[in-house]
Amino acid sequence: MTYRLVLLRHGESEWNAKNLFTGWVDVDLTAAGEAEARRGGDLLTARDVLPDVLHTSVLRRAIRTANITLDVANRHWIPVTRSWRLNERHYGALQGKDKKQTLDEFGEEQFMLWRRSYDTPPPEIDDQNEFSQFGDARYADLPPELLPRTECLKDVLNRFLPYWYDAIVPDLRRGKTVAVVAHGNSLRALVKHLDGISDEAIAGLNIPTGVPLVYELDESMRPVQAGGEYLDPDAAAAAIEAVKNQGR
Ligand SMILES: O=C(O)[C@@H](CO)OP(=O)(O)O
Repeated sequence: MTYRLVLLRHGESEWNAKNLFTGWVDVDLTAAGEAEARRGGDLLTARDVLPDVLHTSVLRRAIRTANITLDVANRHWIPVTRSWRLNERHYGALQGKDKKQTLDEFGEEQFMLWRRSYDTPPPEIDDQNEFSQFGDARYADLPPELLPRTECLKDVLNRFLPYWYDAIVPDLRRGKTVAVVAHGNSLRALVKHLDGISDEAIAGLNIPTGVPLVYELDESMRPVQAGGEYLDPDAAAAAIEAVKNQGR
């Protein structure tokens, strides 16, 4: 028996369009992002990959993408669960900063370490910073020591995995087609785990906005085909290039 998992990064956000580091800042989708979410729903319908359950972050851009995609696929009625563990990587003091200006100020090496390395987090954000999540009602029940002030990809993987094992895998084992609608870096963490990508190689992996990535998983919850399958490979390739070149 195999299991079906669908990963979807939210459509273009307002801060993707403005080239700003976003992380946990709760920005909305652009009109282009909404269109990507609709297209995601069309692709799921055309390929008959219809989710039975969906997991998403507690951030608006993922929630709205999930709602639009499910609506278009006529699956608006399925159970949805949200968790902060699926949130984008907390970008620390870089949240709200322009990617190009950051690249110019700190240089290519530091910029890429912060952006794509496995274990180098950006500097912590100050609680008084306008883009801090300190005091945000949606994290009120979270033990204070779990609320990040910055994260590297390793931190994201460590907080994502408990949810993977405790919430997503049980749904897969029940034979459900499971959709996970999340973010560039939280999905990089999951893909690293699934495909067993090394700490070094993960720096070169980018996830495109709005193109469903389907994994068939075996009994040990490992991909039958490494890397899964993008439902629109051409759109995925173009969008991956765009993500890679942000800041340039
Ligand atoms: O700003 C962010 O939160 C992320 C995703 O949009 O950006 P990056 O691709 O640079 O990690």
